[in-house]
Amino acid sequence: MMASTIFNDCSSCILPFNKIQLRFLHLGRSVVHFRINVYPIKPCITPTQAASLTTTFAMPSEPSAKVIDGKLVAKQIRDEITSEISKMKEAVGINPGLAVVLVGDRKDSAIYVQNKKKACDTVGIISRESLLPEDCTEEEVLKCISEYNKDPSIHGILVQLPLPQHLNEENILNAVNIDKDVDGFHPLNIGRLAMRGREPLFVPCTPKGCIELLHRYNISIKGKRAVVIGRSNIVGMPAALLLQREDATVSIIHSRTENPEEITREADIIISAVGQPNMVRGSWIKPGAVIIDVGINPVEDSKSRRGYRLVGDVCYEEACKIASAITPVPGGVGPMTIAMLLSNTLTSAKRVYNFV
Ligand SMILES: Nc1nc2c(c(=O)[nH]1)N[C@@H](CN(C=O)c1ccc(C(=O)N[C@@H](CCC(=O)O)C(=O)O)cc1)CN2
Ligand SMILES: [Mg+2]
Repeated sequence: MMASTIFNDCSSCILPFNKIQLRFLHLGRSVVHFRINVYPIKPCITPTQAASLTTTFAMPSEPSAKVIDGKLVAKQIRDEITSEISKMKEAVGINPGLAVVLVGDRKDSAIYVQNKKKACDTVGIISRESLLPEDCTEEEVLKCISEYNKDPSIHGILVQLPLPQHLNEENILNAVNIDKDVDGFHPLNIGRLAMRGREPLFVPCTPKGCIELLHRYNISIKGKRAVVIGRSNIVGMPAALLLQREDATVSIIHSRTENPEEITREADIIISAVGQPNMVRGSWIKPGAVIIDVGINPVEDSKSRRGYRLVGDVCYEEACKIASAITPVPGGVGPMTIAMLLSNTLTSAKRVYNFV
């Protein structure tokens, strides 16, 4: 029996082995699980044979999950923001202002910054950009942030992440005025998010977008078992904090978690933000669970014009047959990130002008 690769495409990773499918499951860098899943695909295996195998997992054949359309919701939110900004402009004569600091020449970061600028233009937020070279010093970045901190026409400041290796992310994020911290990454905002009875001024955009999707699709969170996969400062950790603020019972899975699939199988809601293509298989999911997939992972695809396509952390083809609702990738959580940034920037400007 030979299989040595960690496969990234859940449809292509199935190795027919007699009537059994053999898979390797990989979590983060450190844990490799080995399981045998037996799916009753067409004439390969009869229901009786499947029932006799202890590791049997019956995969329904048709997609049944509702698709949570982040692209559509993000558009609705942009429309709402556009109308609020035009009212604010009428009342106080001011448009909100957002400053974006981009260091270095990562292609993906440049595209995100470009998309943020376009989104600002659409809703009536005035955006400014500072593009600093890859080899700039920490002092240069801090100086740039300090100028925006003092500028009254700027209500939100964000530093596009990740930063080049030589820069100290903590020092740089700490330098953003907490009142303009529309990314919600300042330690005071994160600290308040973690404390009962305290309110952060801003909540990080991607986790906020995940919760907003649940709200707008009337998916209840209170009392539910939620599992967050990944514990990054940008997504996993604040997502877990937000879910517990909504009265979910929250578990966090990370690269050292043993038997993660046993934990996810208990979850009513899964938020996955781990950056491992198709890691969460159908067999990890409780029937009827809600799946919010934050992963945006490029996988090779010779049929695609770009030579790759984007997939999530969750194997969509399997999950959509088991979950009750699921976000696609692309078009799920991604567009909500920028919509929430616009929303945080508007909130900041409204606070300055006492506009409700
Ligand atoms: N300062 C920040 N840095 C980063 C953040 C952030 O919120 N603040 N998040 C990510 C990048 N990001 C925004 O900055 C971002 C990522 C993805 C998308 C998005 O819409 N993705 C699309 C797919 C896009 C494609 O086709 O390539 C989708 O999922 O549908 C928006 C924003 C890291 N850095
Ligand atoms: Mg998405």
